[in-house]
Amino acid sequence: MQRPLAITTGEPAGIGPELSIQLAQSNIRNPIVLLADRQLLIERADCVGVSAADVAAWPDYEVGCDALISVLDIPMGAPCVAGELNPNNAAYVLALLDRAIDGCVSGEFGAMVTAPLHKGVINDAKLGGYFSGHTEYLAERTNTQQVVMMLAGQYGHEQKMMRVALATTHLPLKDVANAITAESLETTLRILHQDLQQQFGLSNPKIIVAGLNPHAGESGHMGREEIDVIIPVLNQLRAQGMQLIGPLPADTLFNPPILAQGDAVLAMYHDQGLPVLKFATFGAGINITLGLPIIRTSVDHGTALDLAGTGQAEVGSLISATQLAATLAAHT
Ligand SMILES: NC(=O)c1ccc[n+]([C@@H]2O[C@H](COP(=O)([O-])OP(=O)(O)OC[C@H]3O[C@@H](n4cnc5c(N)ncnc54)[C@H](O)[C@@H]3O)[C@@H](O)[C@H]2O)c1
Ligand SMILES: N[C@H](C(=O)O)[C@H](O)COP(=O)(O)O
Repeated sequence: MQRPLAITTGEPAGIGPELSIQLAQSNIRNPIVLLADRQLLIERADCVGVSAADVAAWPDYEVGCDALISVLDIPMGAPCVAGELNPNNAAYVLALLDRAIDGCVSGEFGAMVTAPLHKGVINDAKLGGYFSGHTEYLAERTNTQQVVMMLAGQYGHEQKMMRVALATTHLPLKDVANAITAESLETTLRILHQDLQQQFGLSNPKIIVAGLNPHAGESGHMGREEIDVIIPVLNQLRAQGMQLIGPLPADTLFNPPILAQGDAVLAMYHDQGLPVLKFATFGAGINITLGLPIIRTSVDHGTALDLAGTGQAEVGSLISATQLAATLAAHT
């Protein structure tokens, strides 16, 4: 029997609940469990053209449930208006995540797929500790020292695959350079290399590595991180057999002929790599956390408060993330 995939429906004021309903109405083959306040799903059904009665009829999830669609009902902390954040629902958002993580760790769920949450409102709720994102939260909750965020999607007429992994994730730009140490970069590259092999079937992956500074430091005239940190790590890993290209200037490495030389790009920071990927693939991209002991995929977009409750948000990314989670879960 296929284990169900846990779908965390995310920030209740965002588009996650309505996209999750649309996901359930799509042509999914793997059983899914929607982790959500059921009443919220019933209220959002209409905006995506689904009858409230249909949503109300989805069975309650219980362990061993073999329904294609079921609901694990977790009540919100406060009533919710689409588009209006309420810190009183932040604990609810984390409760969805905690239940999914626990179920993945125990083997109850095959994988978890996360609809978007709002990092700001979780921090506004002051629940204790800084919340930087799913990626970091999952690492902490699974006692994983280092994980890697990778987004992937198809682009262009030929539907080529672009994968962009990040050496640093959600931190202020002023802290990026110090966060890229030889140790962290080496671990990131090892995780990326190993998961490209094991999860994506690339026996000898080629990774294109971006420089940190403009023009990859211009031989040390525009920053020394390439010379002092990045190049020595790349040389060390090349000597161990990894195929690494770079460090290349980030402004030109995304040109198609260069991109075609590798299987993935390692960008040094969030807004070096993700704007390019989202420009090329937005709405169909997938976010995957590499290096975790469980499988987690997600969408390539946020809570879109401006669209919540309108039914106008695109569901393609959530469907793609769920399909990939099902594929990865089938191979474990
Ligand atoms: N996986 C996640 O949980 C995740 C991912 C990205 C951003 N976020 C969070 O979401 C919040 C809002 O972020 P933001 O405003 O920068 O980005 P956003 O992706 O929510 O919105 C950016 C723009 O894209 C549009 N958009 C987003 N998703 C769409 C969809 N499915 N279909 C059509 N249009 C869509 C929005 O309407 C908006 O115009 C922030 O708190 C951010 O941290 C969460
Ligand atoms: N960096 C992600 C993006 O831009 O799509 C997003 O913030 C989600 O990150 P988490 O999966 O860590 O929440």
